[in-house]
Amino acid sequence: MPLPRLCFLSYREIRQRAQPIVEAYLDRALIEVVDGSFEQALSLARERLARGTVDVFVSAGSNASLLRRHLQAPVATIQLGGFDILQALIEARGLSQRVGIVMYGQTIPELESVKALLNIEIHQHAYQTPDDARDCMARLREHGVQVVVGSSLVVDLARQDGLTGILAYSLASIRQGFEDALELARVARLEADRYAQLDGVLRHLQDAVLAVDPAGRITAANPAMLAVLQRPQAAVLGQALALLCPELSLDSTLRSGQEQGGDVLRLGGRDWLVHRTPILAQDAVVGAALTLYDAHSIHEGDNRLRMQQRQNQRGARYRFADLGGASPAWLAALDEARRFASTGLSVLLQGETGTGKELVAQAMHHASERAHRPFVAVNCSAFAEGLLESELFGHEEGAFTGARRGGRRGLFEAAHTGTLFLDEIGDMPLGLQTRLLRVLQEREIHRLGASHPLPVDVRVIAATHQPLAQRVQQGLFREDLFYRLNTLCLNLPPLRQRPDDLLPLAQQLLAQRLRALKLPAQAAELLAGWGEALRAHPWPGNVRELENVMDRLAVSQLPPRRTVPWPEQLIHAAGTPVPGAAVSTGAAPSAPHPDTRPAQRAAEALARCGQHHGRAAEALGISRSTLWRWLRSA
Ligand SMILES: Nc1ncnc2c1ncn2[C@@H]1O[C@H](COP(=O)(O)OP(=O)(O)OP(=O)(O)O)[C@@H](O)[C@H]1O
Repeated sequence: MPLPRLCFLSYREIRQRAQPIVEAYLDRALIEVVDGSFEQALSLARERLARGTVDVFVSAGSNASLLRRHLQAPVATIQLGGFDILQALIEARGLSQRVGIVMYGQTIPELESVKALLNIEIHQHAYQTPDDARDCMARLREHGVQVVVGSSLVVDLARQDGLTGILAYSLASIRQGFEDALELARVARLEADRYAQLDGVLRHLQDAVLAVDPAGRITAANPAMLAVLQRPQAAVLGQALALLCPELSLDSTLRSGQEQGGDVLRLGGRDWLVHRTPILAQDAVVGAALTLYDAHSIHEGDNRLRMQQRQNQRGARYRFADLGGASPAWLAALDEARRFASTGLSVLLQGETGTGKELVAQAMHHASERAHRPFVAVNCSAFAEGLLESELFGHEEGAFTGARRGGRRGLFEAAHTGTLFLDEIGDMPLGLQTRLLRVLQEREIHRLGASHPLPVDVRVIAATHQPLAQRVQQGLFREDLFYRLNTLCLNLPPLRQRPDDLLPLAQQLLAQRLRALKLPAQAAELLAGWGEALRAHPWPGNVRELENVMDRLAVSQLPPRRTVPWPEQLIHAAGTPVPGAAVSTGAAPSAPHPDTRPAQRAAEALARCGQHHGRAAEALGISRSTLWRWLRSA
């Protein structure tokens, strides 16, 4: 720790007396001894402060009081003690019965009683300026005083006038002055450290912060705030904030003593969230602080938070590179998807169940500018109409019975700046289609029960297994929404139109499963001889159905007893022709769908799986949404 830096600013006499004390303190402080009094002392002190070479001044009498009045720096005063005067008077009595005392500021009434005690005549005077002191000297001489007790200046003047001057300050008082100075330096350093810490925090804060005194004048502003105000610190400190930037005025906060936040303000081409808060000390308003939060950063943070919170949910995991298949039909579809991805426009994906619509939507999201933004998927067929509405658009508190306390953000808000995947859009109720169309056109949503719209920036990728054009003709889908979504339309081919992909895809999926189950078996070996059987099956459940078959094959390799099932055995066990799976992709399914009782099959599967929709759908080799559809087809 560096030694404290003291500046002993004094007049000649006291400096000489203090010499041994200064020497005694040299190992505890760096001491500069400077001669000067009154105006000259002040300017010497100011000069040192400007250079930053002093922590504490040590001074006595007039110098000390002048420095205290005019400097923003700690000053330790060498105090004149009662004993000091007594000692000086005793010394003076040895020289004369008539003694003068000349002190800075005011006379000491208590000395009247000392007069009698010491049996001497005391003439007391006080001075404010050097001229005053000279006048005092003249008056003393008129009264025949030969010995004068007083400050350094007084002793000097007395000697100049041929009188005897005795310095009133004792060594003990001077030593105490230096002790006080060291303590002041210690406290000042603590405060400076604290201030430096606070200053460092404010300096590096992205938010713009300033404080004002009770009169509304700026007392502090961090660099971010100076950038907002477009002024250097010197042009800001001490200025009335209300005049400098009326929009930021803290006058009402100073008046009311109330905290106030949430206003949005545009300043310097940026949006800021404004927070005003009173600064209270012992329940009184001693100032106010203003914080401007950068709206853009808040927005970014909000997005990151939302994305983090969604990590465990259905996010976008797949990229184009993860999608298996190399058949011409599949590659052509992927080429188209890649092209569409970069446009940022709405896309409609059509394809039978399990053809990979959601995977392609995820891959498009990853290949778009929104890759690092949220990807939110919702299955429109999995909700009752009212629920889907609140799911999509959110609701305010009290919007309906059972509405969540504090309201709830809808999926459009959750997907803000990212992509919203609307699966099974063909099943969206007409009323909701109207709302969706409005959102797509106006780019803002209304939470249920909300009075104000909220702007949203969401790219919509919709998917359907149903021929939407046909549903438009049947009056089940809004024509205008159809055209809005259909700007870019992509048909994903069913698996039976990609026979060349069957074996490679099966290998890819089986290898994944074997890895997941930590089984050493080789996918290619297990699938040797499967080609014909794979091609013979119509795969109404498409890749999802193939996945199920591969799951079963992988499970058959688990200990304790590995089996080698026939392909037909597994395909038959898993693959159930899916009613209503075909979409108007121009291709007719290569096999008829023998099952005409989907609702019953779904109900049976649910009963077998303890009403667990996910497991029932898996057992049937269909997606959950198809399961819902089957249930509703009763
Ligand atoms: N090209 C592919 N490569 C690897 N896996 C695929 C591929 N296509 C689909 N899948 C797998 O098939 C399953 C179904 O895919 P996805 O959910 O994307 O289909 P979908 O067309 O959206 O189905 P649905 O209409 O029934 O919701 C997923 O589990 C996925 O992992």
